[in-house]
Amino acid sequence: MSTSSSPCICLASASPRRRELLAGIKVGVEVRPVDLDETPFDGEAPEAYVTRLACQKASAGHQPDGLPTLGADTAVVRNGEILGKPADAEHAAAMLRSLAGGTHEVMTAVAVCGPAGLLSTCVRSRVTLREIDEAEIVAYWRTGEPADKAGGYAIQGLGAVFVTHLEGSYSAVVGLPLCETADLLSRQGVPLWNRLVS
Ligand SMILES: Cc1cn([C@H]2C[C@H](O)[C@@H](COP(=O)(O)OP(=O)(O)OP(=O)(O)O)O2)c(=O)[nH]c1=O
Repeated sequence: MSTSSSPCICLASASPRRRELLAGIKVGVEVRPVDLDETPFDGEAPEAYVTRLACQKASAGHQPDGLPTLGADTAVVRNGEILGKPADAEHAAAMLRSLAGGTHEVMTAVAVCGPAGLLSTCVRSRVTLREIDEAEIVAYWRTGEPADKAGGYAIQGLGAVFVTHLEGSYSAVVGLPLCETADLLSRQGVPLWNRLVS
């Protein structure tokens, strides 16, 4: 599958958000998701965890002599604890309760495997949510939006009504830090501007 007639990278991700973010900066992709065990190692620090997964996704999706391959991973981190995607309604409710009325970090790592080897970076952002009542938690779950989102909310969707403050990269919270991604792609021989204006 590709989002343009001439894909310039391989995207090792099933995330529609990552595909849309890349389309927004005119990067055509060939989608090749990889399935990994995303369980953190015992005592693994959050930044090391998301960076390891992004690198594993990029490496696993990369084919010898193939297009540069991008992998990414996003985690919500509260008081040092990694919150992944909710397993069910109860889990989602517990996550949202723990995030409401406070500030947490969102860490997104991106890795690109290509001619320059495996390059990666991790972007940390801080998000503050207002208080959220129980009726809102139930109603929000019923929309279906939280189910496949780290931390159980989406800043780009209905979840935006809970967000009072963001410090960092909006695109990183959605799933891919675009400024840093463009830099990694350029270092892998996929420059942005001369492709667009030539
Ligand atoms: C916090 C937050 C997360 N998310 C999403 C981004 C990621 O898609 C998802 C975290 O899960 P990931 O495991 O990072 O990604 P994924 O499973 O969707 O896709 P893949 O592993 O194939 O690349 O949560 C939002 O869309 N909005 C938000 O505000």
